[in-house]
Amino acid sequence: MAATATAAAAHTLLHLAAPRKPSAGPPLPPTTLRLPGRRLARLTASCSSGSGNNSAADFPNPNGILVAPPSAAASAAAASSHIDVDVATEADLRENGFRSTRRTKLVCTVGPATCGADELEALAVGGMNVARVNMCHGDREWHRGVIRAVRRLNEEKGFAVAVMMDTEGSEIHMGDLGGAAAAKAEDGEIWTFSVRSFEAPPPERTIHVNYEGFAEDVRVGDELLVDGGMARFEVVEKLGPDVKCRCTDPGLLLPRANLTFWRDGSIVRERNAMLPTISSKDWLDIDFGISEGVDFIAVSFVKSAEVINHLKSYIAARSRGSDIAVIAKIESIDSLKNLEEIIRASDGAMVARGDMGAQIPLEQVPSVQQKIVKLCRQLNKPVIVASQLLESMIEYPTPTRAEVADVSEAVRQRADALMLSGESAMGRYPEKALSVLRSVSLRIEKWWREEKRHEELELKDVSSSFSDKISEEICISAAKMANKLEVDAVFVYTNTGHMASLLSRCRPDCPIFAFTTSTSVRRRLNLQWGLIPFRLSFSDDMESNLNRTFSLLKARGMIQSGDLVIALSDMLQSIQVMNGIS
Ligand SMILES: Nc1ncnc2c1ncn2[C@@H]1O[C@H](COP(=O)(O)OP(=O)(O)O)[C@@H](O)[C@H]1O
Ligand SMILES: C=C(OP(=O)(O)O)C(=O)O
Ligand SMILES: [K+]
Ligand SMILES: [Mg+2]
Repeated sequence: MAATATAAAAHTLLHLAAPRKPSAGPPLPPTTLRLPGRRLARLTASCSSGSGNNSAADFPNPNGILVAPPSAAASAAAASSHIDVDVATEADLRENGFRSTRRTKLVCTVGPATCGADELEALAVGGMNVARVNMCHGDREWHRGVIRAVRRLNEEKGFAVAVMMDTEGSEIHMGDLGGAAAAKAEDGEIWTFSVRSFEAPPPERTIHVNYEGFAEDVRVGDELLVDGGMARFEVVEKLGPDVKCRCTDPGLLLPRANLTFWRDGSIVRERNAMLPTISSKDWLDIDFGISEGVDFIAVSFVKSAEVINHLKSYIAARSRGSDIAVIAKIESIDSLKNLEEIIRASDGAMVARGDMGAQIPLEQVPSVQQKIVKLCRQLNKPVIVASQLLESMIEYPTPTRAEVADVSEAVRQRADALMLSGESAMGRYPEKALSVLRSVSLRIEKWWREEKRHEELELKDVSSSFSDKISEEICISAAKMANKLEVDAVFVYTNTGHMASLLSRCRPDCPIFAFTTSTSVRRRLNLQWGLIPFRLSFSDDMESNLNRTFSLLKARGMIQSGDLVIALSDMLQSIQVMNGIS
């Protein structure tokens, strides 16, 4: 691989149009901007080396993947007129400045408390990067309404919120309590858990269980845990489809709460272990998700890589050219056994601590979380830390100190994203909870930068081809340079988003501006640490891309003269350093 360094100066006249999207900044009249020369050091990794182990096919063909208009003149005129960045990011950049934008991404579960257009907009303004709908609850019409409302928000108000659909999965859970919000189980009470279905309302102290084999699998003396221990029962008698249980730890039973049963201190996995990860209802939900064009499908209770591979080929066959990313939820004992192969097969993972905490001892959850976060980083997959981050805020307007410490730890581990569940779905303070995640993320990220505590995580090779290896090394070098030179931002021009994610994996100190031509890639990048995704048409002429980008961003007040920027491109596999943009 040959590397050449050249210096060039840019003298370019650019026509600039006003921003297309509404923004908080002053309106911009169309203007003509002169860009005087700037120092430009270019380091181009040549792709045409004869190193023997690489063929032409290994390298991206700039002509094959060029998406910009054919002529440079046409591109300057047509493509310079718009760049899409979401209004929340734009405000963040203006408020916090280049180096202090939030790096940790935020996922909000949408539920009855947040499904209205105004509530969704408030979450988007508050920094929601991804809206999650949980197919355990609500019907498809409800979910369709939410997904479309998010899309409308993006189109009409200039946000880029991605949508994640989370499957129900086929673990054992209770029915929906015949419409009641909750039921209280008291110490010593006898409750019936039954596989029979009931008309609403069900008989008193009777709970429907969704899994047919439940009554056969449990034994007298087993312990039955609701939601991993929010309430606890002992099985006292079996009567055909009905299982009589005595409450030993009182607690609240919530609709569709998860059920596990334990024998001699271990979780029992009888025939329920044979249930398919993706149930027939899940497949219908997945078809629904594909037709609604969701960005992510999160698969509950993944047991093996096989199911992920199956789903990925299903999606590829159903939605030609679509790029729905598959997120593996790590929440069962089986998923922990096959962790690495599951994560390798997936496009990302979720540390689903809710159910995980019902399957392994609670004191093991923190170390498992750290292990998954690290592994995802090594394998270059985005990772979400989920469940109970701010649980008390379902009821109260401020978090507990312990919750803030938990959120801080996930940020410190440099997880890509944090997720709200009940806090945003049905809590009393969804926006406040989101703002706690936002301010804690910002504060911890800043602290880390101030302390210069770059973690010494040695990144292992992830590349599967020589070309990919070049991109990986470029990103590692760029991140190092960015930290040492204390640059203001790294720009990455990426078609598929892969180069942007390789850069995010290095967790540089500065924000990463990721430019992509595709709106769906842009939405997907919203889940990844430190990436500020923009949609922009660009060519393989980096000089013209940079000039256009600078003038568009400058005009919107998102960068300033004198900013130091490193630019990467996955078409040219190049690094450029712009010392003081003009
Ligand atoms: N679409 C919905 N409709 C009604 N309630 C919902 C919906 N989504 C979430 N919720 C409520 O928010 C709570 C937390 O959401 P989540 O963590 O996603 O589900 P779960 O508690 O089933 O794991 C749920 O228990 C449920 O009470
Ligand atoms: C995120 C989780 O999954 P769900 O909310 O669907 O149970 C979890 O169990 O932590
Ligand atoms: K789910
Ligand atoms: Mg779960």
